[in-house]
Order: sequence, then structure tokens, then C-alpha cells
Amino acid sequence: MLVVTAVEPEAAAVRAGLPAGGAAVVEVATVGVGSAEAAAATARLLALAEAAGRPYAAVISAGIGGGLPGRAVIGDTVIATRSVAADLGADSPDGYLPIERLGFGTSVAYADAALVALLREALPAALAGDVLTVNTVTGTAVRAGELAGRHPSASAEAMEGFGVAVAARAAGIPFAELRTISNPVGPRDRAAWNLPAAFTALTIAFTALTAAHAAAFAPTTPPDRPSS
Ligand SMILES: O=C(O)c1cccc(C(=O)CC[C@H]2O[C@@H](n3cnc4c(=O)[nH]cnc43)[C@H](O)[C@@H]2O)c1
Repeated sequence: MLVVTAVEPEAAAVRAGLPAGGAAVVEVATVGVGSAEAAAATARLLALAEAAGRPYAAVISAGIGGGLPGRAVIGDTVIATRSVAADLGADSPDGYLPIERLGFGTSVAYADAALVALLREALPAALAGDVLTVNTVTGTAVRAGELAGRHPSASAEAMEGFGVAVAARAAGIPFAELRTISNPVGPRDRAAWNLPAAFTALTIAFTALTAAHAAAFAPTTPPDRPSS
């Protein structure tokens, strides 16, 4: 299992929830901020693992995110049912046209249903909803309203999920996205970001995942130290 985050503090928060010792079943890597950075770095990690004969079983895009007003608040955990590239399209006098309307593919990446079920079982208090992938962090109430109106099933926005999903799809590997909320989506107010709350929620989420699904997340016993 590969868990990718944008930045190192997110990776540290994930690792803090994973058990220490033994052979790592979960590898955590930072892949950069934004969809392009994340897609390229994730694709490279997946290809290298495959070439080494040790392909990953799944990839999770994890990290902090903004909560859409009335849908997710600071400290919440959101499991993405879909990761949606919310600004992949064209603007027009008649409004925004998603890439589907231009005939160039899709802006929607579905999370793997079995992986989502596993996450939801382990995290019963988590919200399930779409997570938007944006290239520009929303900074006005108008933009937040536009996104909320256009995406009634969205709970949160972040910047990497869709890119990671594209890399996973190219490798034929199940994908999921998990976000913990650090800030409201709306008028830019960096002072309102609560990074500690979001990092703590990330650690709690991966602690719960490890406890609920030991085979998928806990380390295996090294072959030279058989359990007695
Ligand atoms: O300033 C810091 O100490 C710091 C520590 C860790 C992470 C950050 C980030 O700024 C991470 C950017 C990362 O977070 C996601 N994110 C969080 N909130 C939003 C949002 O409202 N809209 C879009 N993305 C958001 C995003 O995925 C970035 O990669 C700072």
C-alpha cells in the first residue's frame, strides 16, 4: 500500500498513526503540492515498484484540505467517493464547461469501492463525499459558492487527489483519497487554518485504519523472527 501526501508534515502525521517495526506494509511518500507534481511523482513511484517486481496493491492520496461551508468543519475526516478536477475545463460567457463538455476525457476519478468500504468501516465517523481537486486554493466566498453549487456532493477541496488518481489508473491500481479538514473553504484567512487539528485527525485516522485492518496496514513479522 502506498500513501502519498503533498508535504512532509502530512506524511509525518500519517506515519505517526502506523505501527512501528517489522516490514513496512504501508509506505508513505511526499509527492509535492498540486495535481501535476503529485501525478508525476506518484506515477514514478508506482512504475519503480512495478519494475522491481513489488507493485503496490493500492494508493491513497492523504492530507489536509478545506471544508466546504455547511458540509465539513475543521477536524473532520472526509473519505472521497470521487476525486473531481474542479477547474479542468473552460470558462465561457454561459458559465464553466467541464472537460467532458469539451470532449477531452473526464474530470471525475471514482475511488475504488472496496478501498472506500474498508476506509468507511474503520472510520465510521468520517464523512463520505466528493473531494474537489483545485489548482488554486479558493479564497473568496463567491468562488466557494460557485464550487458548492456546481458540486452538490462535494465535502472538501484539496490540490492533489485527481492527479494521484490518474497515476493510479494508468498503473491499474485501486485508488482512494482521505482528507482531514484544516480550514474552511471561503475568504482567504490563513489565521483560520488549524493545522494541528488536521494533522491530529490524520494520525487518528491511520491509527484506526491500522487497528481495523491489520493485514492491510500493520507490519508483517520479519521472516528471520517468526512469532512463537
Ligand atoms: O504552513 C504550514 O506549516 C503547512 C504545513 C503543512 C501543509 C501546509 C499546506 O499548505 C499544505 C497545502 C496542502 O493542503 C491542502 N489544502 C489544505 N487546505 C486547502 C484548501 O482550502 N484548498 C485547497 N487545498 C487545501 C492541499 O492539498 C495542499 O497540498 C502548510
